[in-house]
Amino acid sequence: MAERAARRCCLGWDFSTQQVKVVAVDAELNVFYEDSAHFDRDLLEFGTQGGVHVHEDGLTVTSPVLMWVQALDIILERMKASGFDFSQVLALSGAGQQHGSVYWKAGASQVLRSLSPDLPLHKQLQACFSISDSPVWMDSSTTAQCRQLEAAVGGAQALSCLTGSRAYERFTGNQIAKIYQQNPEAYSHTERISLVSSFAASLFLGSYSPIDCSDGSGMNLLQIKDKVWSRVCLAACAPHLEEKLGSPVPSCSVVGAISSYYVQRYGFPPGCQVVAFTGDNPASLAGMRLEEGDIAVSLGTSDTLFLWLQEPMPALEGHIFCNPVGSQHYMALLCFKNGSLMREKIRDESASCSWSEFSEALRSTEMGNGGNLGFYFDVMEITPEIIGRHRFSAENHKVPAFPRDVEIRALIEGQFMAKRIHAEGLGYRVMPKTKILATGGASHNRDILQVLADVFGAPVYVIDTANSACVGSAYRAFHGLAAGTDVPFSEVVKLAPPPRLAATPTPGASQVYEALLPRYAKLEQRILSQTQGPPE
Ligand SMILES: O=C(CO)[C@@H](O)[C@H](O)CF
Repeated sequence: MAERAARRCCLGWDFSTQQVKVVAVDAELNVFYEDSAHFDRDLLEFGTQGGVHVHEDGLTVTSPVLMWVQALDIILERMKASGFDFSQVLALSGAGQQHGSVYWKAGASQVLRSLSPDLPLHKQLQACFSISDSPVWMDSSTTAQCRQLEAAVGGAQALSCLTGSRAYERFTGNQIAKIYQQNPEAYSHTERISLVSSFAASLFLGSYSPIDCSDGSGMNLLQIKDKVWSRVCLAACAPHLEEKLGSPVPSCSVVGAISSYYVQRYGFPPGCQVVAFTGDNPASLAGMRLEEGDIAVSLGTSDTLFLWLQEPMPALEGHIFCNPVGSQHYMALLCFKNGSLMREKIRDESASCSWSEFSEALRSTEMGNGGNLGFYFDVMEITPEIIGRHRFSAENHKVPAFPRDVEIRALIEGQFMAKRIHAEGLGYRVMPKTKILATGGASHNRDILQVLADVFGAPVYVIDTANSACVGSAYRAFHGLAAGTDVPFSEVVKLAPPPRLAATPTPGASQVYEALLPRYAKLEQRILSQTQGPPE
């Protein structure tokens, strides 16, 4: 076989819900290797579905921590068998599904420090976890703990101002509180609590990795402004928690050199740097190379917004995290549950199940839709909490139906006006340099993207985000190599393939939507007040 040319690179890992994935990225930021171990397919003995176990109560959702460990073994062995040249790896970083937690048993740090290169990880870590089934982000069994935490800090808005989010069942502080309350013995035998991201980093370090500020913002425990644990929140969740968590670190931190286990077993260079792992969404923001003023719109089953914020305005909706690549800035996530399923329903009802007819309707109706506005929530919406379909004429009168073409434009304009209004509610502002990065299924429809560009008054680019968390982690590993030199992340990733321009605002769009947006916001409040009383 021809000798492979030596190719200096960084690795990016993603310990996600359904698999562990890795990419190798060279110095020109080309992805030249990728592999994954899929839990349901490659680790059948754990019996997961979608990488998780949904418990009988229908609320508790966990994943076996040793499954994650064994998945890493599988990938490393496959890379070794493929002849991957580990000696060229300059640094590595990674991501983990957010909010999940790992409970290291007393004495585990000694095992981590003295791993034998003759054995796979999972053979050596069998007895290292006080909780074998880690709670993950799909869990919704901690409502009582959420209310206790909010009460301890003075309410939902107070908690949001402090930690970036009101209490959410999946957030780690509430999960730790539940374990302390329901399994105090396991909690007392726990010497370290990691997030999935810092757990994965610990495997590479051969010691406990600190939690990074960005993923730490998803715990309802970190003061996002001071970037320190909130003592009030820690105390409200469980005793001696600060010593079990360790101190948080900036996301760009180099947390150490790779463990000798990997040097001896796989041939990594002893100087291979481990850069703090972070959450999958912060890593995706890095992979999409979001910059100040940008917004990423993932148009999928649910629509998710990734925002870059300078001055966050914490609210009762959405989540504000410390920014993973701009240490003085923030990022926000906003989720809209009525995404592509709603678009497909209206396509079927009003465009004869045809996307081309759907697009034709958008092309044949004017920006602003003659003042007609629609709210389409066939499932209970998250942002805001409204259900049902609500249509209004230009005179703000409720109407039972729209003509087909008007219905289609009302849906799309309404979805994007909602996104702009709620993004601005968290402190986002469209700037002259703003780029909108669109991804997900609906980003293949140019006519939908045209409405997105018109509503935001900004150009829309499309990007492939298939491996965004992995690629973002590899980018962050390169950035970690520049640690201490003040080289900005944007400089490190400037060689990456640029996103493709898909739509620019139609002339006159800003006048149309700056008139329509306040009307939409007022009508949304009217629906909310009619359905659930005045907001908190
Ligand atoms: O809960 C979430 C974010 O708050 C999810 O996006 C998880 O990070 C998915 F792993």
